[in-house]
Amino acid sequence: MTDQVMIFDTTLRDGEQALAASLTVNEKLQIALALEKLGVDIMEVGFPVSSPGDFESVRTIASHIKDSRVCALSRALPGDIDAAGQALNIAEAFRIHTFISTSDVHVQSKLRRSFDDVLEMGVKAVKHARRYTDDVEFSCEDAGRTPIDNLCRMVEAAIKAGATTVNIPDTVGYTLPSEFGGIIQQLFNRVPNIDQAIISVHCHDDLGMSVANSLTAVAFGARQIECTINGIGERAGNTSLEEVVMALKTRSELLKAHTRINTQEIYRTSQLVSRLCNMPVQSNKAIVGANAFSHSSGIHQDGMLKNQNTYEIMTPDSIGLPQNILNLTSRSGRHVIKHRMSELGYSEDDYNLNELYESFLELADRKGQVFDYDLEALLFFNNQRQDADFFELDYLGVQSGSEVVATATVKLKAGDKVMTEAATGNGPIDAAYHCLSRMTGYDITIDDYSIKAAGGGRGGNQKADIKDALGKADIVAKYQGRTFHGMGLATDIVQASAKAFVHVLNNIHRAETIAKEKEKQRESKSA
Ligand SMILES: CC(=O)SCCNC(=O)CCNC(=O)[C@H](O)C(C)(C)COP(=O)(O)OP(=O)(O)OC[C@H]1O[C@@H](n2cnc3c(N)ncnc32)[C@H](O)[C@@H]1OP(=O)(O)O
Ligand SMILES: CC(C)C(=O)C(=O)O
Repeated sequence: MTDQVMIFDTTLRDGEQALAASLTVNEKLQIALALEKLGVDIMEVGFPVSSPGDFESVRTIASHIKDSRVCALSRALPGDIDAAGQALNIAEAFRIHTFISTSDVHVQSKLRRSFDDVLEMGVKAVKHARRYTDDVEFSCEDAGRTPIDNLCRMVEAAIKAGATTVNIPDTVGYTLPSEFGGIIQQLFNRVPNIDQAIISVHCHDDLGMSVANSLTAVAFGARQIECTINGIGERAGNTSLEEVVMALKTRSELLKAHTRINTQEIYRTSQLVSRLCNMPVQSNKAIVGANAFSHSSGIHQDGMLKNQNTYEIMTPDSIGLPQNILNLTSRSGRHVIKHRMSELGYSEDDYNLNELYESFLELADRKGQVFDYDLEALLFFNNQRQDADFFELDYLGVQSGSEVVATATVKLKAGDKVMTEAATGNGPIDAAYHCLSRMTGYDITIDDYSIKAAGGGRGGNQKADIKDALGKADIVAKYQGRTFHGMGLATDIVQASAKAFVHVLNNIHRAETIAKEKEKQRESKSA
């Protein structure tokens, strides 16, 4: 048996079933192209009989994808299979996936048939699909709750009918790893023709077992895992692609299997799917969560600075993230502060570490996370004992609408001076940013911009009350190769965005003032 595990991605089929709003054909194509780059072996991209839109998107994707096999789903009904075959036949090589339930509760209550009828439908479906392609996958829906004798009969019959892959789904995420592994083991022991097909698994995460179940199945001989990016899918979701792939890569000595996934594409693909599907990735999500490679406590940060192996079992680079993150929080220690200050260009002569650390702790207790510009502000504050903002937004007026060019007028206090500027832009926020950049002469690139509702009765299942909601704008900006963060809060999102930009301007100004002071001190030392 080969030790390559095929990765069957179903983000665009099972994953899409969980979305509040369907993706457009173009959005699906963008995801399909990213999956191809990621190196998935097979991508399941829709259920063509379900709607003309789904048929069209399967056909569009099938016409663009060359390096992965494109697959579509169908019930065990001739009309469904014909729709899948007709949507896919534009591709050079494709797979038809047909399925029928085999568990007692599904057979009796949902399909309202006998198991023998279902078995016959499954066999006929596989034979019908073989008229379109040699690559036919058959799934025994709810296999996890199917009596093992029936499951063995169904698998044997499907292979005999021509299925080249037989999928064993834990449709409702009910089984535990030992139990699911046992099912796969029994199939290998009892189904005489099992070596004529690839055994696949498709696990759901209702009890949080989907990754463990999939990996256990591999240990017992399964050679295809069905999964989705970020684990999206019906109810609690599917097996997450990034987790199984990185587990197989990181623990290959134990799992003795590998995939052909280009893991450096994982992070990019995860971000794309999250953005297009409007499904944020939880920050503590394994592999792709914002915290997966960030370290917050002093002992860990100290260890990481000495040897990354102390707290990282895989490198951020292996999933396409440039570097790990050492978060500065009240749990951080002096080692990481010293390290960060040196990365910002300060030598130990420039500040008193104990004094800086004490004021850092005070700020971190109030604020949570401390950023580079905070450290510089602290240094400035410790040196100057005053921390007034240089720039202040005095007035902001905007005009925008579908029929007018967005225009902003801004009055900005800069120390003792008051400046006024007007500019146009792609929208009112863009126009305000043009004014502010022009007035200050800072050539800033915005790397990240987000606006979120803060307050206003949000949280739990409560509905946001629009009139009370505050807009919180966050921007991450680059100026002369350094990163600055700015935050603005206002009931008007354009105001909040402008305030965030002014916050960035103040942080840049502060950093420049400190740099000038350092230079002066150096000059007076050397004189
Ligand atoms: C576990 C999974 O994720 S399965 C995939 C789930 N995906 C989807 O459901 C895709 C979106 N679905 C749809 O667009 C629609 O449900 C359609 C087009 C598939 C069917 O729509 P309708 O014909 O109106 O039927 P509806 O969805 O209400 O009911 C499903 C019917 O299919 C039958 N059925 C369900 N699964 C199968 C199967 N694998 N093979 C054959 N028949 C099946 C049901 O018994 C029911 O038949 P009945 O009308 O005789 O009772
Ligand atoms: C169609 C099958 C594979 C499925 O999605 C499931 O059982 O969850």
